[in-house]
Amino acid sequence: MKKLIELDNLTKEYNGQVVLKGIHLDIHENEFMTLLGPSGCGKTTTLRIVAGFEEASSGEVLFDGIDISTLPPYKREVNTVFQKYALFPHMNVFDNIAFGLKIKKMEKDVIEQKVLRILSLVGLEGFEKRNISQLSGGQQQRVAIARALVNEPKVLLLDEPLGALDLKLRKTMQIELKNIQKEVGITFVYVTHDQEEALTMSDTIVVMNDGAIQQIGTPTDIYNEPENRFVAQFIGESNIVEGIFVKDFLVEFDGQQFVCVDKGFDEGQEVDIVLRPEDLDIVEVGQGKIEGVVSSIIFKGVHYEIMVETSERMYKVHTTDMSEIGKKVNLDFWPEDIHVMEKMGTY
Ligand SMILES: Nc1ncnc2c1ncn2[C@@H]1O[C@H](COP(=O)(O)OP(=O)(O)OP(=O)(O)O)[C@@H](O)[C@H]1O
Repeated sequence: MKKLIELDNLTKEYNGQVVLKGIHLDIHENEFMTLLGPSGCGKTTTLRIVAGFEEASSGEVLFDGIDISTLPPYKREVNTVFQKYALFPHMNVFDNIAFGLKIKKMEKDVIEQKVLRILSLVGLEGFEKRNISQLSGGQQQRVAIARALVNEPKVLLLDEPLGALDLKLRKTMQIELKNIQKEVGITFVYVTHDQEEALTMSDTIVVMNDGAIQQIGTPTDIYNEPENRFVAQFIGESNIVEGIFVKDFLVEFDGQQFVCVDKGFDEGQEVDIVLRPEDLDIVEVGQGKIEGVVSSIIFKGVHYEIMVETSERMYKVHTTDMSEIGKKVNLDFWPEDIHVMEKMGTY
């Protein structure tokens, strides 16, 4: 994919407080990229710098290789959709969407054609005469998206656009948004703190924390191969175990050595190891790798969450098989279920 936007060493300070600490990021044509991270990590600030609403303290924003850092928002080929819809309440759906096109003094019939096409794309055919107050939250957000898309930007920036919707509607809209993005074939840069949302929609996820990028990758990469403790904890549930990298394909934790598929760390290096709860199996004593005792069982609807205490620590296991509190068991896993990461500070 062709590179469309490049963020080169962006920093941002507010009154001496550093909120972006040198962001490097390539955003490609046609990509659905999500900035994911906890509240206050700098996602919105990054997006606002791309949009031109905010100026970076240092660093550059390149669009098609050209520095646009000082261009005002309206001269950039990007449009933004916010969580609060910011629609004109006194105008109907058609006029809200047509607003930008009328300012550009387009012909009436061209405007009509474009607005009707975009309304059908967001699933709102026949809604053009409705007042904004007669629409549900989800419909209002669709109008906001339509209003941004009708200008045919090369990039659509979306800042928690589904944040105000209830869970069920949010899930439906996630899939619809992804379909819209595929259909219009433009780049979406999406901000959320919801890891499930990011995993569902994105081609690429950028995990941020404390003003810095922690990892960039596909949803599968980020989930299966977190690069550090922060990413592993933020995405999904994890057992994070301190260990030693003995040598290529061999790690030590919980008082034993285990074969793994990781290589390239220093021999004897202290590392963090991730074991996902769904990758651990509870088996009979003598048939697995680590001895332990079942200490609690919680029914979670689709699976049981079982805590197993070993000599060194507690492991969380997700399984559909019931067990018994106090039962002596073994934990079992495959070499590829062990994910070795650089050791970092505790979050
Ligand atoms: N205009 C401003 N003046 C001063 N500080 C600001 C301003 N805008 C943002 N900040 C601070 O910058 C940091 C990053 O904020 P930002 O909104 O980018 O985070 P975020 O990851 O988008 O969080 P959220 O998910 O809560 O929106 C926060 O500590 C915030 O308080």
